[in-house]
Amino acid sequence: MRIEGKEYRTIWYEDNVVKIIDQTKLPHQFIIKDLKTVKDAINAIKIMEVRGAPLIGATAAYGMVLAVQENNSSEFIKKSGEELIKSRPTAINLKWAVDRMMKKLSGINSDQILNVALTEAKEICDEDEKFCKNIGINGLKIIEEIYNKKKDTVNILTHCNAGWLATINWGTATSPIYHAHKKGIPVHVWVDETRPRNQGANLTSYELNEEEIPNTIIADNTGGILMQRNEIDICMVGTDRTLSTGDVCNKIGTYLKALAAHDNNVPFYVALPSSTIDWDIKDFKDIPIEERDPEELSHIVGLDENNDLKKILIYPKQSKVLNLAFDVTPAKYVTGLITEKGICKASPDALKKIFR
Ligand SMILES: CSC[C@@H](O)[C@@H](O)C(=O)COP(=O)(O)O
Repeated sequence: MRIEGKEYRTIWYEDNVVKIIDQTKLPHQFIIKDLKTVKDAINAIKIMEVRGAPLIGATAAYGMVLAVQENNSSEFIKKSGEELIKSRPTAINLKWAVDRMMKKLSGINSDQILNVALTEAKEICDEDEKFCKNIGINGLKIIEEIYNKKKDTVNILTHCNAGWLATINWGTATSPIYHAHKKGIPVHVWVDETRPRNQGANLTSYELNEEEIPNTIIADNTGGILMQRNEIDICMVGTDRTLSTGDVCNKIGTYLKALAAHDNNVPFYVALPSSTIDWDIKDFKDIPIEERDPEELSHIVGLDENNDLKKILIYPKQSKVLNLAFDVTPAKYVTGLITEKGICKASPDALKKIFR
């Protein structure tokens, strides 16, 4: 997708290093960073220089490439995979990507192993791009249907960043929006700010601006009143882990949006590639929910008067802070799942039918 008119992917391999766009500096600074070791990849995932379920999966895959490049003994590769999986707990894509890489690398000779790792990591990225594009083609039908009835701008609410920055390209929840815009359907996006890290305001709005899609940032609690005023036609969000039951784990605050949507008869869709499905866990209470540094809540990063990035304290120094990063929206509040294979109900039978 475009940044200042130039096409980018979010991660690529060049001259023996992995290149990423440092998302902690966006929207104020556009910096391409080199990851040289598997430790660099683990750190980039932990501190969220890369984030979003499919992209952290892809970074884990390239992290395995860097591990192989550093030391291709099977002990080192295995240990690196285990550490990559632990770097963030909630998005299933991390484990999915490491398991896929480990399977591919097992039994490969040392003179071929780097090439095999590189080919598989690139395949994971190519596949994600293709799946996200298909999610867009499938989700476009829903937006088109609303437009054909309404014959006016379609207002879409999204939470967090399930955009191209969270994937390799296109995004999940944003892909239908980009496809609708390219087709000439007038769309406007309500962008939840998404405290505490502001992925909506910092990343989703930035992406949409680059693609010239009208959007408005709102505080996280604004969605409810907009739905009551009929100013939201549809909600579209991403997911970090979707259970085979249809329950959806996504950025903290998604659940409350789904409840408001349910109360106001606003369709609530979740977009996902199959790499985000957890076929094992059956009870959503067993999903590991990441608890992050309280500083992400108590402090905020922005530009100071000299245009330098600065972090400042915004809460009382003594206050206790809890920073849970994800919540779960039960399947009963999800109108449908938009996947690379088509749209289905958020139910075990529908998911099984479409994927197995
Ligand atoms: C297209 S990815 C969907 C999700 O990964 C996204 O909605 C999200 O919650 C990202 O969380 P983050 O903590 O920024 O990694």
